[in-house]
Amino acid sequence: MPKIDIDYSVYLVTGREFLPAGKDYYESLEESLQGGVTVVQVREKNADTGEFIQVARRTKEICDQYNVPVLINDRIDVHLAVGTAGIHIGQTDCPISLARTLIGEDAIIGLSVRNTDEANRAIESKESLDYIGIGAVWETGSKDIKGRKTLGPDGVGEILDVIQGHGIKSVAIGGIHLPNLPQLLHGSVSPLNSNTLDGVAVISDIVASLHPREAATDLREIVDSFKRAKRVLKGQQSVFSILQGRDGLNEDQLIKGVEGLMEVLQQETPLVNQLTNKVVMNDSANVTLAVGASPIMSTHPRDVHDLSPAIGACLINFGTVDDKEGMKVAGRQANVNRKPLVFDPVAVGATSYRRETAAELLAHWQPTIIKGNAAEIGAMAESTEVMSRGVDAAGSGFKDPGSVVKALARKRAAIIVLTGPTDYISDGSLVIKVSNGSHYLEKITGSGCQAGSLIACYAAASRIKYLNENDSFEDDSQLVQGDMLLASLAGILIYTVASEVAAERQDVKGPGTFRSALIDELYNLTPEVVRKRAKVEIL
Ligand SMILES: Cc1ncc(COP(=O)(O)OP(=O)(O)O)c(N)n1
Ligand SMILES: Cc1nc(C(=O)O)sc1CCOP(=O)(O)O
Repeated sequence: MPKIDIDYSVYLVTGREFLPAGKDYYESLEESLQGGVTVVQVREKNADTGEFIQVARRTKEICDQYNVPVLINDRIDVHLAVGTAGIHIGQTDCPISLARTLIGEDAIIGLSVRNTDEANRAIESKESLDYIGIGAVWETGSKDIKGRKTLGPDGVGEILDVIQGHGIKSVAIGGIHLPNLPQLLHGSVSPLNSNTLDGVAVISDIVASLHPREAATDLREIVDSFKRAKRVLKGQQSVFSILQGRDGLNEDQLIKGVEGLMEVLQQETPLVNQLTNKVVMNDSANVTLAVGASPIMSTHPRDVHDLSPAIGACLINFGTVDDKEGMKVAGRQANVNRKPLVFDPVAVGATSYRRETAAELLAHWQPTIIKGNAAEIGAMAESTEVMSRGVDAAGSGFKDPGSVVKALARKRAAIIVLTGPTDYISDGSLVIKVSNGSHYLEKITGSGCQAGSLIACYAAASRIKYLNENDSFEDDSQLVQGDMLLASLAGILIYTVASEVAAERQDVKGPGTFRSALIDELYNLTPEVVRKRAKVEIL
């Protein structure tokens, strides 16, 4: 059989032991093929050779009717006996060069890769290798991966950078299900080369389902639309960026965009759920109300789950790290319901507990926007340049803040907002600098947290604006709709301009009076004042 060009989009790995009670394996297989599975690997861990060959043969007969290629897990002898398209082997199975000699030039060979070292070794044998299976992305009940660190979407992205340009295809595997698929596809765009997955491999999401046709259709729709967006955007900007028509974008257009979002927020008053810290909760709710949105400060896992369809955006600020379970559910549901998710990892570098909590949360969901001061962004970027001291940024920050936010935006597939005396915002291709703000912001507690709340408000406004203008059309290729770079700029600019106006008031005598004046000036702020005072530069 000549070597075929495999579509790896939805890669089914079989597992008869995971079928729901009463469901026949061949019936489930056929339904999944009807739903849109593009390649099948027969994986039989308990069958003897005769049974394996029998199952593989019948699987191939069914897959042939749908023109879907079949691969065999581990067993070269079964592949040769049945005449399948190729094999998938693990790190401790037959060496790739020997496998190639045994099965010939035209058969497909896939290899499991668990880290960048294995990926580097894989590219040395690229002449013999067609694709890699990268995993485990998340915990899985379908295979014992004890002792192995799960990769998360960003770990997958690091491996995709290693194989970029070597002609090796890629699928991710392990714990992949419909709700975390958009997070995986968007969050694994490789930071250096914007390489993306060719597909996703699943066992339980399809095999354990009573409705494998629907399960496969749902997965396929999301992978297909992600690939469509990749084709459209490739070469123009980062695949996860949402701002369209960047050519010739200037500062004036950005300010116009901010003015537009102010109007939408006032008209639509979206609900913004904020899981934030005890210190700032009251002020965060007040600034939210002042700009025209409607705050909810719900944290219970059940409540945030049920609220998610109704909210415009969600903020997760882990300043006092109280509600981890609620944060996990709220973030995951924001991804499921495609709502903007703003992450404020307060003092993330200060303790190992905070670093671990951030990693745990980021394994659960994909943030749309990450906001932090120099110490927090430094910790997220694993930079040694800025050391963390509690919640305060150490020193003045980075030598080249623009490059830091741009690189982190690409690594995390999120908009990055770095706050400080000067603010920097990037989506991984564009960097915006904002030089507004009063010195009083450093004298009140939680000014950064309040800025995060406003970013969430304008993220909600931006999503609503997109849906209004596109007649409620949700583009599946994007985790959230709307211009999230502009939303981040709006939150920062409006907060810092209002702080300047408040600081200049005659009745402001110090931080206490400033705090109240700031809420008033946010409430009274007009687009004209924002335009007049804005100090915004595209770098
Ligand atoms: C697509 C894909 N990726 C990874 C694996 C895991 O293969 P392996 O490491 O050989 O482990 P077993 O599947 O043999 O338990 C896979 N099967 N498919
Ligand atoms: C077969 C397999 N290999 C993995 C790896 O990490 O190499 S994870 C895995 C199981 C995938 O099953 P599910 O989609 O049900 O999580």
